[in-house]
Amino acid sequence: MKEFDFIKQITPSFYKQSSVVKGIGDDGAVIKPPNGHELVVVADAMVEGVHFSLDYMSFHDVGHRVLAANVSDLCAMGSTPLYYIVTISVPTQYTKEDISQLYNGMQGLAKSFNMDLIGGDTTSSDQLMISITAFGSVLSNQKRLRSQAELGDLVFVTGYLGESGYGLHLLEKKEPDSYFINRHKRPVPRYHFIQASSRIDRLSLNDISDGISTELNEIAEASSVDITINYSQLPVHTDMATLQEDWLRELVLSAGEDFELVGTCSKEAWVQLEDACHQFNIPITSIGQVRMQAGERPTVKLREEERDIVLDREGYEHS
Ligand SMILES: Nc1ncnc2c1ncn2[C@@H]1O[C@H](COP(=O)(O)OP(=O)(O)O)[C@@H](O)[C@H]1O
Ligand SMILES: Cc1ncc(C[n+]2csc(CCOP(=O)(O)OP(=O)(O)O)c2C)c(N)n1
Ligand SMILES: [Mg+2]
Ligand SMILES: [Mg+2]
Ligand SMILES: [Mg+2]
Repeated sequence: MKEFDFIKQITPSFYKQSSVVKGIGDDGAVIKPPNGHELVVVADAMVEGVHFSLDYMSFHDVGHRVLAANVSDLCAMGSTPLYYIVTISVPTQYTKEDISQLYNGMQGLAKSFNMDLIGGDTTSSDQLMISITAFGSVLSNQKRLRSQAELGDLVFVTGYLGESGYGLHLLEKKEPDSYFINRHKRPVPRYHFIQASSRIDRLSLNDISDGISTELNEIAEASSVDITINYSQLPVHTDMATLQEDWLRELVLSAGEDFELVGTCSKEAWVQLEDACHQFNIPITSIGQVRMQAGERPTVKLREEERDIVLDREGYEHS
């Protein structure tokens, strides 16, 4: 792959965001953050063999998925996506056409969110790695932090849990394409949740990359509260409800990569949030409550048949 030709090929002919002063083509990009907004910056990388396998994913799928993971983090901060920077490390066996497909995957998703590619870096490597840094803007009083959960809040989650993990299992078994496989290959970040929730004063929010057990523990820790969720309230797609019980439990609590949003809000705000999400066609379910912190460290509990068990971070961890 000739680096220079390739950069020319991916350079946009114009930028959708008027705040891009200088995009691709100099030593750095120059951006002028939208007036009255704060800039949110996120980074997420994906590595072949760790986050995806090219045995069953196309380059287009991989591009879509890595940008989706970054946009999901922007949404989890309450911000509107603006721009992204891509760093790729490419093994020599991959062609210019392969990498063009990867960029097509990113650009397809970027188009639906009006995001601009404003720079990046390219290196050779033994393993395909794509690292994205993405930027979003948020009004200062609309940031959605993990530390904003309060005593008495309801806990909510968007969409259905465990679908991506189930899709990965079907892919590994070489099953034909299906709804669940598509949920794994082409996750769609909850972009409209940001608009749907814009009138709510305070939300704590996290996106589900590692699994809801991990994400809820992060909210509990950041907010110094205990959280209890009810297993029977966790939203599960009807076609997964028949899976073997222990496996389903694992998929729902810890498989991760659903890129749904989990968070908390006051009971008064919940009525408004539920209504707004329905108007935007976003499935949302109340799954538990925020309680006073009782022990030495913030704890998440799972209530099942009137019994509470401590729910540790069971989600994915890089060793
Ligand atoms: N290698 C790193 N260097 C600096 N900060 C990091 C690194 N890895 C993660 N972080 C920071 O740690 C925090 C949690 O990261 P992570 O668990 O990956 O969040 P998420 O699950 O939302 O992607 C974020 O603020 C992130 O920017
Ligand atoms: C080939 C392959 N093996 C395993 C997985 C499962 N997996 C890999 S990383 C991960 C968790 C999310 O990745 P991480 O880098 O922790 O994302 P972040 O929390 O930083 O957004 C999961 C469930 C996968 N998607 N593909
Ligand atoms: Mg991360
Ligand atoms: Mg996240
Ligand atoms: Mg992680």
